[in-house]
Amino acid sequence: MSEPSDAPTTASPSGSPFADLAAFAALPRVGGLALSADGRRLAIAVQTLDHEKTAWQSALWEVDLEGRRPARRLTRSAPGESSPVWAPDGSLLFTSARPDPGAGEAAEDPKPALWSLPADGGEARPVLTHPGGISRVALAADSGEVVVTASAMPGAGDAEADAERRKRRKEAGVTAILHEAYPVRYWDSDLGPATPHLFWVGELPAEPDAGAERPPVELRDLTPDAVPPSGAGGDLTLSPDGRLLVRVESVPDGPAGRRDRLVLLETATGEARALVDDPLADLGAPRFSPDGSAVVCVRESMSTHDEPPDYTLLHVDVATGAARELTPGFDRWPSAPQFSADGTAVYFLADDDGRHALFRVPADGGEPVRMTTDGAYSDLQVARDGSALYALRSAYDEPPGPVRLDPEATGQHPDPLPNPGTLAGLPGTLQEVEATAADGTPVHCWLVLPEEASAERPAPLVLWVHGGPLMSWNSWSWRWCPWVLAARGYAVLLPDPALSQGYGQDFVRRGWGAWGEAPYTDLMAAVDAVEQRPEIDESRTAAMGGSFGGYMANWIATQTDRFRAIVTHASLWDVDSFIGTTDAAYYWEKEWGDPLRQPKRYEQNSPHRYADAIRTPVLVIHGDRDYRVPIGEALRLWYDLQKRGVPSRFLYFPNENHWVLTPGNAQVWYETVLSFLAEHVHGQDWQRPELL
Ligand SMILES: CSCC[C@H](NC=O)C(=O)N[C@@H](C)C(=O)N[C@@H](CO)C(=O)O
Repeated sequence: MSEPSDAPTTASPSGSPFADLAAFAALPRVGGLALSADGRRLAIAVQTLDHEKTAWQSALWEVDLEGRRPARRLTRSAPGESSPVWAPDGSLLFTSARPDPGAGEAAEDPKPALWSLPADGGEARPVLTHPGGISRVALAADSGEVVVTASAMPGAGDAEADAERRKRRKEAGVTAILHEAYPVRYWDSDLGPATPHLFWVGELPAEPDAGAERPPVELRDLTPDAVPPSGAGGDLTLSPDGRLLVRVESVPDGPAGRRDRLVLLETATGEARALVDDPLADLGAPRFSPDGSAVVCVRESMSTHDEPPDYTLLHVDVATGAARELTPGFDRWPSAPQFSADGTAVYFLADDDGRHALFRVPADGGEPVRMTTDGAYSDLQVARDGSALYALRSAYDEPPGPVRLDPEATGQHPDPLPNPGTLAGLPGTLQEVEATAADGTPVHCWLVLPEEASAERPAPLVLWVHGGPLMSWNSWSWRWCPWVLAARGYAVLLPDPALSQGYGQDFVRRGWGAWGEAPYTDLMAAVDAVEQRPEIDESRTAAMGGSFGGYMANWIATQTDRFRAIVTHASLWDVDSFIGTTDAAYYWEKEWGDPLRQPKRYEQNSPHRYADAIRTPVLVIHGDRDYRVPIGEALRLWYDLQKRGVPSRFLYFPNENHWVLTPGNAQVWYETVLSFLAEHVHGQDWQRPELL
């Protein structure tokens, strides 16, 4: 497949872009996917560096479904474009904080508005704005009617009152938020004082004649009672005729807990009733059937001290609310369900044996069948005539790109479509490895080997532990990219230890409430197995991880001196203080227990209790805007390491969250990690990154 003429370059002159951090940051990153109602047009979101190379910008591109033409860029603006949705008339709706050319002076703090790009090309036009910005667009498949999500101030009845409240707070210099319910933050956002509401837009007005005034678009609040902390910010689906809407609503579950239920809402009246409300489960990811009579959704059972959560799909009759399990006995965790074009089957995704595969199950019951062999799928789009499926596919050795799939076949290797993010090559190879845990359980791993690794030139090894912990290494990651390490000669081991997804419920149970036990010993079994290989240098190894992976990096530091260096990003150190300060304490406390009444798991598994055992040099990395694993974890870890004289460094990001989202900071992240590894794994002099 050829590159588009205005595609960003994917190769650095010196060779692999993975060997040059600036070239790596410049690689285009393909994100969301949207298929038009007639199944003839496909839009993708592509992130590239802005002109100053200080931010990644998202733009929309069109992919030729015949694969004859390279992908074509559709939008271009400094603030970027997101959330593409095709309207029935062929125009492309999207959100963007780009300035309105007809609005005179640019706003001081521009908020995303809803824009429309005409079907036959030409200039995009703004369709509607809200003082809180438009964060999401949903479209009824048959009627083309539209619902948007926008954040509204409490008690503000309309957009004018909303704007006035925001203005008064700004003028008075007030940024405070008064909370009356748990939680108060989510990832890197404050919950409140404005909270998401759903607004009915209905049919979008046609493009006005040249010179004519654009008619104002009326917004009708479908959720006037939405209040902090969650408002109406959950996932939603509109019936094809636009008459009904099903949304995920977060409701209190005990004094400081929450759970999600499904609410059915008549769009004409705003009248709402619970559709599925299960005190023992969270419900999510609802999607209407093509005839609007049913909804498919995910049911996640509430975990307990003894049992991890389990997931299944529900088929829900919209008229009666009667729900039936679609995947009973399926020992994987289904996600992102969608009906087939004729409504007789449901497609879904699930982690499975180191892949994130596409499955199909009959809507009236039956065995799920796996449709794809390799890779990780997301953003599934079902052509309404049933002729094809489209999705983004990635793998550990391939960044995401659009593909076409057969709606029926199993064992598929899908057809790749033109992709502006195609790579010229990788600096090494990917292998699949199976280690054996002490109890005989297989432990699946991916192993990245640098080009030059051989028995004559064995490569140093970095163990990289995934986050979650209920996750799996199975898809491309820009944030945790092992190829950057491979380009410097490191082999990278990516194991799925106990608690990982895709190996069945018992595999999760092995590590439940005992993070320092089977998950740790599984990782060590994986390292033991790989160190036996002649192309690996067992004397030069390091361990790293982020989030839960950072917990595990800290735990490893307290349990063994076998590694020469530890890199711990956004890590949990004192699990009691983590749970008390994270954005959703109730989620973690179900497993760990109340620290005052059930202290055992904390005593046995919190790394900070074993700080005295640490001998290995540690690089601590954390962002101050991380509300998932708050900065207190890194501050205490750093103090505990310094106090004990453990050789350590602290890479602190005052403006980053749980991830590192700006190109400059992402580059110094890799630069510092590589420098730390070079110092301790290779014994080189410490090279302080120039900009730090
Ligand atoms: C409150 S829901 C917890 C979601 C998730 N855990 C799932 O297993 C989680 O956020 N865990 C973090 C501590 C973590 O490890 N995050 C991972 C995955 O999101 C990361 O790589 O950031």
